[in-house]
Amino acid sequence: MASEPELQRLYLIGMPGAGKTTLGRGLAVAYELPFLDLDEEIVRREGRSVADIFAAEGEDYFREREAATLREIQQQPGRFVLATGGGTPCFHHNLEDLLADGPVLYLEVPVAELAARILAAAAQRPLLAGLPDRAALISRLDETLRYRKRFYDRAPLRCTADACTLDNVRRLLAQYLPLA
Ligand SMILES: Nc1ncnc2c1ncn2[C@@H]1O[C@H](COP(=O)(O)OP(=O)(O)OP(=O)(O)O)[C@@H](O)[C@H]1O
Ligand SMILES: O=C(O)C1=C[C@@H](O)[C@@H](O)[C@H](O)C1
Ligand SMILES: [Mg+2]
Repeated sequence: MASEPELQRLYLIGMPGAGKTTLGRGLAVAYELPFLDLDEEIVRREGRSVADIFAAEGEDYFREREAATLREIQQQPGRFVLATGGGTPCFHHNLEDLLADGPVLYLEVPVAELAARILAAAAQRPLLAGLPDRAALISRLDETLRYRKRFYDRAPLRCTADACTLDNVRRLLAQYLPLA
């Protein structure tokens, strides 16, 4: 692609199942940057899964670890693409810290599509596990998104559903960033 910008740090935000990890890995390859996933960094430091952390310690503890891990990553020098957790921008000072450090891209995906993606792996998502059926999942996602939208909407960059492709996002970034 012509006129590629010099991307230092890129943060992906959005609901569970929005594709942050999938797209983040692709963008990291495209820009030759290390890829980091905040959930995975927390899991590595804690030595247990996100579901186990929620079950044993509760959400407040997880949110505190999430914020501390984000801070730690941001304090290290170097370039990277970071896929955040679904709730990351909505707790503590995280959104301000993301916005201050690099372009933030919101992956906006309709709730019905999120539900379809999530149903296959609901057990790995503690806040969504145990919902009896698709209607209940959609209703929970709707309610969650209604609250979180105010945070997600502050991202300066956004792609929506099928437009969240590697090529589209690279074009968005090329328009947004000063050229190297
Ligand atoms: N653009 C896409 N179109 C269709 N399916 C997708 C797309 N991107 C990701 N998926 C699928 O949706 C599921 C969720 O993707 P992914 O794990 O990347 O989302 P996430 O935003 O990182 O979720 P979480 O917040 O739970 O970490 C995966 O099964 C993935 O293969
Ligand atoms: O949407 C959320 O609040 C969460 C999403 C996941 O990425 C994990 O960070 C955790 O399961 C919480
Ligand atoms: Mg992910």
